[in-house]
Amino acid sequence: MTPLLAAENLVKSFSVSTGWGKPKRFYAVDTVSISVERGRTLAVVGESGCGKSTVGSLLLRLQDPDSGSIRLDGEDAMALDSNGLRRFRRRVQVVFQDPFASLDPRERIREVLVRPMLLHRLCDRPKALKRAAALMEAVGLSAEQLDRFPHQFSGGQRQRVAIARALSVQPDLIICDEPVSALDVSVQAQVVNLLQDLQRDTGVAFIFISHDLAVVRHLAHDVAVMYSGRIVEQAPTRELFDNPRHPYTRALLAAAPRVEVQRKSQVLLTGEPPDPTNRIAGCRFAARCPYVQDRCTQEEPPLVPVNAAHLSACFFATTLPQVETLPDTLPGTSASARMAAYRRARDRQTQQAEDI
Ligand SMILES: Nc1ncnc2c1ncn2[C@@H]1O[C@H](COP(=O)(O)OP(=O)(O)OP(=O)(O)O)[C@@H](O)[C@H]1O
Repeated sequence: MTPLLAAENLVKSFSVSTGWGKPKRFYAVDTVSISVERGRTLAVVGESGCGKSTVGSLLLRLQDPDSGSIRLDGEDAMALDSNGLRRFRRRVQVVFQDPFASLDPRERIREVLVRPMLLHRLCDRPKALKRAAALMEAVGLSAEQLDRFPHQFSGGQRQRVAIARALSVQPDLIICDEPVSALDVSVQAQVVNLLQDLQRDTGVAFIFISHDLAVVRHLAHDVAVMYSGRIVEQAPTRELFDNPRHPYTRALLAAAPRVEVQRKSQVLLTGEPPDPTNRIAGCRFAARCPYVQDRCTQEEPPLVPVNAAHLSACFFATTLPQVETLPDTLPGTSASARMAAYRRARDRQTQQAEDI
């Protein structure tokens, strides 16, 4: 079956000034492939700065990738004329963390909801007004509130309006970039439940960008884990949380305060991700990985299936110990050998960074 939206090998780099000499290329997104089916929710998770929002803006066609492809229902979204791009923008909507930052504070919510319908020529103004009232009810607000201005809403209500605005043009996909991160936990739950209800009622798909694993676990059908511009693991949600097959995912889960995953031993994150202006050889997580072997610093592990729907970019994905009984080392590896490999990896990556 053709996925609703499919991106392949997306690369996005920025030029960054180093203060002296030539500017460097900073690879925010480095060879990312991602796809979502109709009516499904794919979460994209990872530490701050790993490239999640940049992937979102590429998928929205707000920025052009350096290379790679994006297809909506099989149609090349990189080769659209202006009409095609307008259709694409109707079908793929967005909800940001603070959508009202881009709104005119003097504009009533009625206009916020009606304008996209008129812009995309979905209906005439009387019908758009009726639909705006229905949308307010659908997101748990009331038609009377259409007269209000943005500042007259609470954070949770604003997010409901933003969701109504996105839905107004009957999209196939909404990219939600940290849509509940700024809200209180109880309000977060209400908005997340609303998204689930709307998906059930309308069949809309979501790409849900978040660093909150507890929310993701509740909402997403599938999860893609990003690290330093790459996807390092992808799996159906339950499978990912129960049986993570990349050391970085394990560290991320262990560090999540509200995710109840029992662990005998935890992989703790120390150190920093590699400098993205240096495309080092090998696995980007090697210098922080408790399971690192020499091979990890020599070759980049590809993202390959561990089983049917579970992908991991770790050479040792299938031999990593079960999470519940996580020993300190890989089978057959002594603690001292592991520490030595770890030090070699760290030194080699430091050397590579200095050489570039
Ligand atoms: N226009 C730009 N110019 C230069 N660097 C950029 C630009 N946009 C993003 N970046 C850099 O790319 C990297 C990835 O940014 P991005 O916002 O995609 O990360 P993120 O995972 O969404 O982080 P967060 O969760 O903090 O929003 C960051 O280091 C960021 O500083």
